Amino acid sequence: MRIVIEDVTKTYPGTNGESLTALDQINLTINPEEFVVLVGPSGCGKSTLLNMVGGLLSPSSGSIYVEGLTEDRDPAIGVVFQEIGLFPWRTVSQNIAFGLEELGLSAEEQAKRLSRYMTLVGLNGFEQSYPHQLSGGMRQRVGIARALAIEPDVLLMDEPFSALDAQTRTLMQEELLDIWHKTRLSTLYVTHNIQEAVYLADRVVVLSRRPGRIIRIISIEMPKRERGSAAYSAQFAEYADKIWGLIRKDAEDALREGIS
Ligand SMILES: Nc1ncnc2c1ncn2[C@@H]1O[C@H](COP(=O)(O)OP(=O)(O)OP(=O)(O)O)[C@@H](O)[C@H]1O
Repeated sequence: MRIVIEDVTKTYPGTNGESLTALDQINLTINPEEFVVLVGPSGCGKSTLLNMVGGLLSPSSGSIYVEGLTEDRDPAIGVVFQEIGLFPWRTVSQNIAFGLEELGLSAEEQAKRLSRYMTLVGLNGFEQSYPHQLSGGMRQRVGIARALAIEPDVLLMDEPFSALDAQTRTLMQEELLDIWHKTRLSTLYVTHNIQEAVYLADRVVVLSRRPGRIIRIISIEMPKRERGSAAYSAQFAEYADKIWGLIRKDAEDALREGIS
């Protein structure tokens, strides 16, 4: 499955009648099994782009379409947000089952998927717990299991780990890579964290300040499983510096323009 974003521009109505261009002429293809990470300054339109791919918003112009779906149906999209949006009154398994009920799956298939994805995210034994009984990292795992259980064609993740402490975040990044190796889902991932982008991505898309445009797309040519190892630390730092350099230059240009 390939997601094609073609000449997409998004404008929102501004406060005093004029319109605000959030994204300008975005062209990007997310290839099958590819993990694409969007980085860029606050307000550059990362969430807007993700929400358009997820069908929650429509582009003002341009188009977003999917190639390679074999059946005649809309693509199934799994979404994980920072605010996971679990139902506090439902147990973990009931939260995960929610999407499965919506799909109209049989009780037997629901039970199978629940078991498969609880195992995948390492939450076996917590089926009957309520969200408030779990740590932040565990709640995020429930969110990931819920998104995966619908067996989506595409996974969209909007800063899923930004509310976690640094150690949990590192562990969750490792787990996410592991899950990605098992599912090979085409993924679009938004983060502010450059280290996280370099650790997870096949390609990092660097967006400019608003109106968001693509400044550069950087392929991360390091074996995914070894990116955390000492052998790759210099190369890792080089990629991170390069991305930071692009974002920084854009911010400095903005400051200069503001002064002149
Ligand atoms: N519903 C809306 N109505 C009007 N303007 C909006 C709306 N949603 C977003 N915007 C504006 O569009 C721009 C892009 O917002 P968006 O949330 O996509 O950026 P972002 O890069 O995800 O930001 P952050 O990194 O801070 O989460 C911002 O200037 C924001 O104020």
